[in-house]
Amino acid sequence: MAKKTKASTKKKNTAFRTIGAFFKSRQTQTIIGVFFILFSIFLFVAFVSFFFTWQDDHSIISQFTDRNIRSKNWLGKIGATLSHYAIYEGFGVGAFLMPYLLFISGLFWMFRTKLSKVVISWNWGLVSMLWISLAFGFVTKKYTVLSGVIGYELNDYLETFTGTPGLAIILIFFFIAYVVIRFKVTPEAIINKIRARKKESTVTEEVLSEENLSHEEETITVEFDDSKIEEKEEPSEKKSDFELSVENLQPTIQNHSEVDGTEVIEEVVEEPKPKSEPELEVEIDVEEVAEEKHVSENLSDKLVKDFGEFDPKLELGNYKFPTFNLLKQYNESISVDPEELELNKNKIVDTLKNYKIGIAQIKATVGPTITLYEIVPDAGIRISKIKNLEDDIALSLAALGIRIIAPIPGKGTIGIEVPNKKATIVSMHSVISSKKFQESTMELPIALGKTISNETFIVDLAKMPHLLMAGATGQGKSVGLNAVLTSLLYRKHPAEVKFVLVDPKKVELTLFNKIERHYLAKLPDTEDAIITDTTKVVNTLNSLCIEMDTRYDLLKTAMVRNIKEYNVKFKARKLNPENGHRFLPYIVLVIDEFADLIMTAGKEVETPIARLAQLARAIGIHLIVATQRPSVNVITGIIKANFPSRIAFRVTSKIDSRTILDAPGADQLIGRGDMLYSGGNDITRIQCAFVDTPEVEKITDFIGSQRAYPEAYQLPEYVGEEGGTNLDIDIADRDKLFKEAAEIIVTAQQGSASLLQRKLKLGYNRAGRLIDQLEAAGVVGPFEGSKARQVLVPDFVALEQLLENEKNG
Ligand SMILES: Nc1ncnc2c1ncn2[C@@H]1O[C@H](COP(=O)(O)OP(=O)(O)OP(=O)(O)O)[C@@H](O)[C@H]1O
Repeated sequence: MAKKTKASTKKKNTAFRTIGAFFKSRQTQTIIGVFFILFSIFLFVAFVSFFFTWQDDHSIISQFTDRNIRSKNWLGKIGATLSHYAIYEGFGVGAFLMPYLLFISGLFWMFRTKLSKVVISWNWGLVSMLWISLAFGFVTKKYTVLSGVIGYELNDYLETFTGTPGLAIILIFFFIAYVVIRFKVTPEAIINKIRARKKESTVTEEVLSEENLSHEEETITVEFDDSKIEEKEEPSEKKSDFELSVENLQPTIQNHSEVDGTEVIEEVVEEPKPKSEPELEVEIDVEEVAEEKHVSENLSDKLVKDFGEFDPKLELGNYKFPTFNLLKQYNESISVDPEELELNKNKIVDTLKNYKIGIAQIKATVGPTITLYEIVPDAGIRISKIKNLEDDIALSLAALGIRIIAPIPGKGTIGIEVPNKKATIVSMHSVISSKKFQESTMELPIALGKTISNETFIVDLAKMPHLLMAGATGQGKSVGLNAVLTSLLYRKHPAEVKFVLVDPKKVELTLFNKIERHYLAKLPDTEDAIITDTTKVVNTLNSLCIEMDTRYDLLKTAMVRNIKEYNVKFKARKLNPENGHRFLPYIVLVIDEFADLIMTAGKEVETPIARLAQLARAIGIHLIVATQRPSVNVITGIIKANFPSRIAFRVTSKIDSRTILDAPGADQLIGRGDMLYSGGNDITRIQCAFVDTPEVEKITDFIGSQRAYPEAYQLPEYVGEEGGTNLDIDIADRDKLFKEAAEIIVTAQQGSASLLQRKLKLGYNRAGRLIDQLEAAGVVGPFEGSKARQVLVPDFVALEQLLENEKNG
């Protein structure tokens, strides 16, 4: 036995020795060196070429083996693929360090340079690659190819924790740390260098004045010696690897940093030696390539040139927006009654006088329903005093709806809002036809009504990003909701926005049924687009969460931050529909009577709503939630925190007002569309635009009578816990495409309905049914929320066997 082991160790040793000898042979080393050097050149050329050709080659990466498809990269498909993974999926411009590192490794093998030098270069190289990628990601979000996926994602990740300035600081810190460690730049070193320079210049001056050239040489030597001494004087107790590297690396850097961006930075910090000039030029070359030249030649541009930009509205190209004459016009000229004004002014002055508050000046602004009296009190009167007298002043003025604003933000005056005896209706017609609304460039403009100074008040739902509406019954909430929906109908094409309407009262929103196939979104296989049933609400909300996750994935693969950028990219044909990309319409979820829902479904509704409210902003899902009962168990903290924009119609108590707005005031409104809008900080009093049911009916009729999409916008399927699909589907009832579908799923090893939709060109419903049948047959696993289903059959053979067994069984 012992002999045997000895023999085997001997064998092993000789094997190792042979391998060792093989690598020690200068011939082998030279060959390896040459390979590395040539490969580095190959990579460098491929990388440079990549910046010209990447957009053209982007789609062929997945078709590597298909010989019919050719790559534009100068170094063919391998060049394109390597560059794609190193630059696009990797480090962006930072990837240029790779050929550099391979190059110096090649030199190491060829000329037996010091190993420690190469190892240190690799260390620094990898760190620099990460830094460059991160820095490019930070500087430009637009040209993501400069930062690569790593830089982009890292930026995104870090920015959530540190914010943009924080990340800038981190980047600067690492840059300085790099310079300090690598070049030993300390404050003392800099001061010494400056001193040395000064000395040099003074000596040179002297020398020049004496016109003695030989002296000049001396001074240079003196300076050189100085710097040498400085280096010696540096604390030399700990000599780290990094410090060593400076000396070791110098020759390498000078010879080969042509391919390297970071080394250029070194040169700037180091004493500028004329020898290092060419390195700077090379870096500039790389940047130019990345930014400009190739852009005009890429595939998307070609597509746009040939077919024009993608037009989401094309399918309903003849769609006509509703006309203004569908809306009723009222007499809206505000009649200022001078007597009323004078009377109110006198009352205000007298009342305040009773409380010993003198007035220096008073000014009135007459709005549609209220008049604002702006008061400048006498010097020395405290504003809080007037604020405290609010109720007394209201009583003295004997009118409802007195609201005191002390002080008016940004003005320093005190405002007293008094309702007009004769209110003027603010018609939807007037706000919709206003220039301000028609010419607004907002993504989702909403004309809410008019302010006290009779200006049309427009807000952008996309910026809000969600809206909470509350008010006691009969104060104008439903009219408000209709005003919001009408605004969007007048400005947004059916391709651009979809509504999900939840109406437990079953009356308010039914009119919108007529525009189901134009503007509404619904769950697959449901009859009514307007949801009135609580369980369906839960399913719809969860389905919206799935849609949100899908949209986030799409945004991620498109490397954009929000729906706006995504759609711009999609329209410019930069996103391939074959990869699941599609034009994303905004989705506006409107929930009337939120209190009802919370009472019946509680957490089941609150959780997905909170999730949507927290995350849906970037991907274009916006929530409008209305409630009659603004109590804290309906408008919970978590809901409130995610709805910064709120509208309060008249409520019955100060507490309710506080629940909605975090401020009193809504209890002092006069009703009939009188409302307070809080966009986060300041509160604005607005008279809501009035649109009544016949008008909404006319608009929906107008839209409904036009050509529509074949069906309402389909939301992703969500199967609730109690729902579940019918799993014992009869073999005889199977879809004709069942086998084909099974093969596709097994080949792709991905159990998703959208894959079937794409490959077999099916509608969502049929693809969904096929997936159900595949689940029943045991080809795919059960539904797992937003993830694709697991494929349970590993290959074709297993699939054949499974289907054969089924037939026999
Ligand atoms: N902006 C407005 N301008 C003029 N009148 C209005 C306005 N808004 C509402 N009103 C009047 O108030 C009435 C009630 O409004 P609305 O139906 O919107 O109340 P609501 O808050 O929805 O009530 P509920 O909660 O019971 O449905 C309307 O019929 C209308 O006469």
